[in-house]
Amino acid sequence: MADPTFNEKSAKFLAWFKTLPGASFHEDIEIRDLRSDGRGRGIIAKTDIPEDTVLFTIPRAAIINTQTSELAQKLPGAFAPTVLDDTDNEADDDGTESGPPDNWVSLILVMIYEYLQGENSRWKRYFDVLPTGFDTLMWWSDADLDWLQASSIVAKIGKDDADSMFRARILPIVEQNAHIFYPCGAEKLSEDELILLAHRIGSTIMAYAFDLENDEDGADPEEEDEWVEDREGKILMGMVPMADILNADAEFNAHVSHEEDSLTVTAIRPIAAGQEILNYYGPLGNGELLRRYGYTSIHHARYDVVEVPWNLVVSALKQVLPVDNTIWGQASAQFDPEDFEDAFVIDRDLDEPDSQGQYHGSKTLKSLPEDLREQINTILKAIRKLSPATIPDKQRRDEICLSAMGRAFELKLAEYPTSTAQDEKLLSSNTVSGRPRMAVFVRYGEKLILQEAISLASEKINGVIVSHDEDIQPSAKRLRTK
Ligand SMILES: C[S@@+](CC[C@H](N)C(=O)[O-])C[C@H]1O[C@@H](n2cnc3c(N)ncnc32)[C@H](O)[C@@H]1O
Repeated sequence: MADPTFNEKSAKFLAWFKTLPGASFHEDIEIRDLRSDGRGRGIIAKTDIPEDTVLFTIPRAAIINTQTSELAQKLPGAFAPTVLDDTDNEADDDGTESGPPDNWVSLILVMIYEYLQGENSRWKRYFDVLPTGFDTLMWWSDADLDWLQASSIVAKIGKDDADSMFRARILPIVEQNAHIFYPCGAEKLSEDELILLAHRIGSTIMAYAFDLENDEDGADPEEEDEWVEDREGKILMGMVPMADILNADAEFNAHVSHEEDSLTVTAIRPIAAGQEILNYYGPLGNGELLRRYGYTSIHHARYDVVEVPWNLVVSALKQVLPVDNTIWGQASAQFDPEDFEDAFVIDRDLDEPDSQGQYHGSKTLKSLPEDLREQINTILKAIRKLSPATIPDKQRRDEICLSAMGRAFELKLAEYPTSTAQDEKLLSSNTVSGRPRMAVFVRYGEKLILQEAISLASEKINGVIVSHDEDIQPSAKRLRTK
């Protein structure tokens, strides 16, 4: 392997971790090099582990955040209150905002500070096991991204926004406080080096940070057993050594619970010797998993989503609805485009895994997006007022609406240059690996949803026709029996 000190770093990190007051690490688990499976480090059970076993405990004092790093004392006033309404905690700020840094910016500053302290940081052993390279989409070349074809995830990467945010909100603070950020005698980073460091740290936070529930706040008892990490921004973020060595999947066997003085990782079902201990990042589709965490997983495919832009739906509507451009123009002019959604998400809206981290139930698309149906109907009702003969009744309107949806899904599917059959072949023949393979998996998953949505739309059109026929049949019978 490229880094011969990889296991040495894990061993030193574990030894450091065990010295932390209040930390525990079960003797039947170990940190393992899983790079040959593309999973970096992970934690494995050495023997069979019963359900409810406490696997390890992380004292809150070991977490890196604005409460534990000395940077907050050295730069008083530079940090925001811990509770903020930052809706997604991501580096997608456009860089124009002023005011104190939010949770995200604060954690980047703290991490830059601790990183620059080198041996002087009490988290040095932890920094030694953090990644320096990433497969998250932010780091993909244009050639890599081309493999994603028409996936809407490409538009969500936000690299330029992150770059502007770093320039506007990170760089000035580090440069104006260089005497605090750099240890005595240390060489200063150039602007480009600092931006690169901010990107690396931003990506690490995206894939490694935890939202820390504050036990003292008296957590909502209803939410206490939530398995999904709350990334809604109302909670302090932090880097949690050891908990973030855990890899994750949509079928998992461990849970991180947040107590007043510590975080505890517990087995939520029996774990057999040799199995990996797995955390859960939430019901994310593979596109989002790839964007935030840099990997894909077969178990996450059930949560795949696909986005259909409104302009494709408009094209579809124009194809299925025989009205002239004048009527179309008059109907559209009645609405402010701002009031219209510009894209619609199709997902399977599945349940979450059970309390043992396992999933049961159907994995197919059960319904079409209601918000899309409503938006199409808004336009159709306006057209009906202008041209009643085009849409004589509700049954016809439902048919047109479903046909437009089906056609829009077909148009979206046609934006991907390869078919599902071709993608399947690529995936099963093992001719693609690494980033291209993950991209093929994402686009393949999106196409499968589109195919399910096309079938569902067509089933529903038949349903509309049948139910209409059923509606009129009884009166036909009555007519005959009279
Ligand atoms: C919190 S860290 C887990 C520890 C990480 N493997 C390491 O070596 O530092 C999250 C990162 O681990 C990797 N990872 C987590 N779960 C994975 C999985 N099921 N398959 C592949 N990689 C995974 C991804 O690179 C992700 O960004």
